[in-house]
Amino acid sequence: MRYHTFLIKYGEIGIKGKNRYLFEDALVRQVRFALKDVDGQFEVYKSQARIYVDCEGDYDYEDTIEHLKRVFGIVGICPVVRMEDAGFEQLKKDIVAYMDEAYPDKRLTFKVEARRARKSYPLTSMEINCALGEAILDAFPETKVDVHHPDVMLNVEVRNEIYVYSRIIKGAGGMPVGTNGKAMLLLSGGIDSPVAGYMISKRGVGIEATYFHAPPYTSERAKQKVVDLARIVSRYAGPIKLHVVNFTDIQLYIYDQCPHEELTIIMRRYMMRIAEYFAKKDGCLGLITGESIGQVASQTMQSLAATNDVCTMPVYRPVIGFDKQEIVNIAERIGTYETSIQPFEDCCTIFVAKHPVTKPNVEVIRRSEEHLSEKIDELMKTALETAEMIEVK
Ligand SMILES: Nc1ncnc2c1ncn2[C@@H]1O[C@H](COP(=O)(O)OP(=O)(O)OP(=O)(O)O)[C@@H](O)[C@H]1O
Repeated sequence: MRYHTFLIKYGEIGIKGKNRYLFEDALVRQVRFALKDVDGQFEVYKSQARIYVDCEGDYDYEDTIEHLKRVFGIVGICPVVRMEDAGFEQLKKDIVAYMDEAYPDKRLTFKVEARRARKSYPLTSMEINCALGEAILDAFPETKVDVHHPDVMLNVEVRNEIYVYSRIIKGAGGMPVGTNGKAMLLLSGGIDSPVAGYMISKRGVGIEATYFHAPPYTSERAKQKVVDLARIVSRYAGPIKLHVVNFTDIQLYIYDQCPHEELTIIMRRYMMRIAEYFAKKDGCLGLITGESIGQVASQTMQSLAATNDVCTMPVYRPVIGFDKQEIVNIAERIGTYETSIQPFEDCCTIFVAKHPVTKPNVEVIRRSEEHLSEKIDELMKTALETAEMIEVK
């Protein structure tokens, strides 16, 4: 079957009243972004409270569906056959041919659901339903009509052409990215933070990211891995501005000055401060991390409280209640897992204590930081000034 158009069904965003057009525009934008690398020519547009993707000429059907399935805000993708309006007798023949090709096994129930976007069409919707239903029953006597729970809901939309569709492919759900502000993801090369970014962007939030590396302790390849991860997340979240911060001198200084069992917590606090700086500068409204309670020493309730202590904006931790396997399952589904498990060093794993504190006291940590002289401010300033910015899309 050759499909000429996709009708995009959207759920939650339909209920947003006067803001509806903002949501639809964001969805159109995201659909265009998702299809930019697909073979084929696509026209994406809104018409009468619906979004359509017209496919001109040859295109890769499977790949198109695959990309559309990543767009948040879409609940269903309906592949449409467009039929020329060459009179009702011809339409009956075309509909019978459609049913024949789409459903080789005719032991099915169906219902015809006509909708007239062009009100001047000579038949009413009800008349179209009855006449097309009859034509199908005549052509395939094994079929039956069931108006309540049909196997096949045959939608016939009368526009300039006749749009026919009966399949709905499940979409990603959520809200279109760009409809709920922007947040800053602390993106490491691990499994959890890409999943965290994916989950927040599913709610319509645009993503920026900050990655901390520690050359020469961490390699160029480790950095490339994070760029690769950002690129995979951007398939869902749209373009991502990635800040790459050289963290080496800050880490070495903390290593030199602070009790080693507190290293990870203090480092994490500096990461949050830096990420928050970029977040504020770029109008992000929150930070995102891939932390999950109890996963490691730096993610106990006490450690999370100590990390949070330096943040003035909300910190979103969407995988906080997930077990590792649950996070891995999502990572596999969204395609980040294989990249995340590549064995490259992370700056946090280079300077770790043998026995990190698992229940840090915030007051104690604050006091340890007081031992750091103004040199830490200079190092922070340099880190901010020398950060590299990569547009990932
Ligand atoms: N080098 C880094 N750059 C940016 N963010 C980082 C870095 N290291 C850790 N983070 C942030 O801190 C969170 C906790 O890091 P940690 O190393 O304890 O976790 P993890 O459970 O292995 O997470 P992940 O799998 O995301 O690395 C990460 O999810 C991430 O948001």
